[in-house]
Amino acid sequence: MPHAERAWGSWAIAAGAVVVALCLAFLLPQYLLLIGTSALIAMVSLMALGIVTGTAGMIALCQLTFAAVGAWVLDYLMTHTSLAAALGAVAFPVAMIVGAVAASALGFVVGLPALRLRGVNLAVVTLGVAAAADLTIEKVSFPDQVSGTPVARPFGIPGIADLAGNRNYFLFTLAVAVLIAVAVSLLQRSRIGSGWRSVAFSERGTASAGSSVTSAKLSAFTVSAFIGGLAGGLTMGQLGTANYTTFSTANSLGLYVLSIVVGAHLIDMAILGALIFVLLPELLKQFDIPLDWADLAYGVLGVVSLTTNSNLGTNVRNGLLRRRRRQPELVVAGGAPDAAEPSAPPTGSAEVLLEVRGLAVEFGAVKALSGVELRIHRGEILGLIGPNGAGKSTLVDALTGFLPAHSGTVRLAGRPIDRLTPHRVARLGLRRTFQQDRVPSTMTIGTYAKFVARGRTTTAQLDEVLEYLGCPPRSTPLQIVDAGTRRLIEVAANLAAAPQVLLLDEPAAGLSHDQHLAFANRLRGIPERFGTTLLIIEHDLDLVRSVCSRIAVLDFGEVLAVGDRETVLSDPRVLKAYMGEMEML
Ligand SMILES: Nc1ncnc2c1ncn2[C@@H]1O[C@H](COP(=O)(O)OP(=O)(O)OP(=O)(O)O)[C@@H](O)[C@H]1O
Repeated sequence: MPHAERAWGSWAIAAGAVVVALCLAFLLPQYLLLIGTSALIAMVSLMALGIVTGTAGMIALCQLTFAAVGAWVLDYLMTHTSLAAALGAVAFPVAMIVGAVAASALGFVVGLPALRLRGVNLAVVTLGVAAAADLTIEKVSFPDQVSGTPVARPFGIPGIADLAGNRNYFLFTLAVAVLIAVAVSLLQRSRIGSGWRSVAFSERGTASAGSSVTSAKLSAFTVSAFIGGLAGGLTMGQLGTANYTTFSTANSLGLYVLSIVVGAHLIDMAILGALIFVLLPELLKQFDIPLDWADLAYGVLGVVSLTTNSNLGTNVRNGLLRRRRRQPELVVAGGAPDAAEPSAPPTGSAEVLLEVRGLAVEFGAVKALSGVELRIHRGEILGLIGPNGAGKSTLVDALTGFLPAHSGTVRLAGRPIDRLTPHRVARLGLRRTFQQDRVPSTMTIGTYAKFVARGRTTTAQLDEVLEYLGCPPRSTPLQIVDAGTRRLIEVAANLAAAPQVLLLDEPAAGLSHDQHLAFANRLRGIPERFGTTLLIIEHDLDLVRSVCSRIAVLDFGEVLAVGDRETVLSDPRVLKAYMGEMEML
C-alpha cells in the first residue's frame, strides 16, 4: 500500500475516532464520561511516550514523572497564587502550559544521560528519576492537599459530581487531545521527526547527514515531557486533587509496556492503547477479578511484543487497513548500462580540495593509520584501495569527524576541519556513506533523502538524482527496498545535499552485475553533473579502474602508493601488498 494511502488511512481512523468521541459525549452516562476522559488523557500520555520510545528508539520509564511535574505546577498556580483570580476562565489552560514547560525542562535534563547511555542503562537512569520523584512528591505533597482546595476546572466547568461538568471537561480534554495529535503528527512528518527516526536507527547515519544526534535526542525528550506535562494538567482537572500514587513509578512502567504493546508512535494506535488502558480494568471489575491482574496482562503482552518483534497495534492496524499479509516484493534499482555516459574517468582540476597531512590513528596497540598524506583535487574521482584491515574505513572515519582521537590535519577547501564534530563536517560539505546499512527503513525514499539533503534540494532535483542513479521513486517505502539499492539511495541522498566531497565506502557492495556496470557509468558523470568530488573505497578493482583517474593504496595504515591508475596498479609494491588477492589485479 502506498505511503500516502497509509497516511490518509491514519487520518481517517483518527477523524472517525473524534466523531465517535463527540457522539459519545452526548450519549454516555456520568461514569462512562469519566472513563472516556481518562482514556483521552492516557492517549495523550501514550503519544508523548511514543515520541521517545517508538520514534526516537530510547527507553524512558519516567513518563508519569513529567505528568507529575505538569500537574504539581498547575496545582500550585491554581491554588496558591492569584492566577485564577487574574485570568479567570483561561487560568487553567495557562497554568497547564506553564506546567508543561516546567516538565519539558525536566525532560531536557533527563535526556542528557541519553546522550551517552543506551538500552538497559538508560532504562535504569529513567527508572531512578521516577523513583526519586515518587519519594519527593510523597514528602512535599501536592499543593491542593496542603491547602485542602481542589483545582478548579477551566472555563468555569463544574466538578466531577456534575454530569454537565463532566461532559464539558470531556469535550475540553478531547479538544486538547486532538490538538496534540495534530501537532505530533506534523512534527513526525517534519525534519525534526525524521531526525528522531534516523537516530533510532543509527546515530552515525544521523550525524553523517549533518544532523546533530544531541539535538535529536534532547528534542525527543523535551517534546515528550512537554506533552506529558499537559497530560498531568489534564489529570488534575479530571480529579481535582492528586497524591504521590497518582503518577507512581509502577504506573509509568505500565504505560511504557502499553506503548510497546500498541506501538504508540502511531497516533491511531495511541487511541487503541488508551482504550485498552481504561477498558481492561473495567472488564476485570465485571468479572470480580482483582485489578492487579491488569498489570500481569500488560506484562504478558509486553513480553510477547518484545520477543516476537511485533505489536498488537501494528497487527490490528494491518487488519483494519486490509494490508496484504505477505511481505511485499523487494524493489531493486534498474541496471542497464548507459552508452551515452562519458567513458573516461574525470581527472579534475589542479585545485586541492581535501588535504590530509600526517594523519595517525591508534586503537590501543594497533596503529590503524600512520603518517597518511593525501590530496584530493576538485572534480576528480580518487580510488582508495588496500587489503582488508589496511585502514580505509578508519581513514574515512577520521576525515569525517567520527574519530576525534587522531593526530594530523585535514583541510577542506583550505579550512581546517579535523577538530569538528561529524555533523559540522557534513554541513561544511564533506559527506560520506557507510559500509553497513545506515538507511532507516521507517521512512520513504523521499523523506530520507530530504532529511539527508538538509533543504539543499528541490523535489525536482531529488527526482533527477534518484533517476540518475536508477533508484526507485521517492514515494517507495525503504522497508521494501533491497540492500544494494539502499546503498544507491544513500549515495543519491548525499549527492542531493550537494557536498563538495563525497566519500563512498564500498558503495557497490550488494549490487548485481548489471547494476554494477550502470553504477560505474553513472559515477563517472557525477563530478561534472553535480559538482561533487568523489573518493571511492572499493574492493572491486574493475570498478575502480573504470571510474578513477587516480588511485591511492593503503597498506598497514600507510599510503603505499598514490598516482595515476596504470602506474599504481602496476607498481610492484602494490602487487606485493595484494599477494593472495593477485587475481583481482
Ligand atoms: N574500533 C576499533 N578498535 C580497535 N581496532 C580497530 C577498530 N576499528 C578498526 N580497527 C583496526 O584498525 C585496522 C584498520 O581497520 P579498517 O576497518 O579501517 O580497515 P579497512 O581497510 O577498512 O578494512 P576492510 O577492507 O576489511 O573494510 C584493522 O586492524 C582493524 O582491526
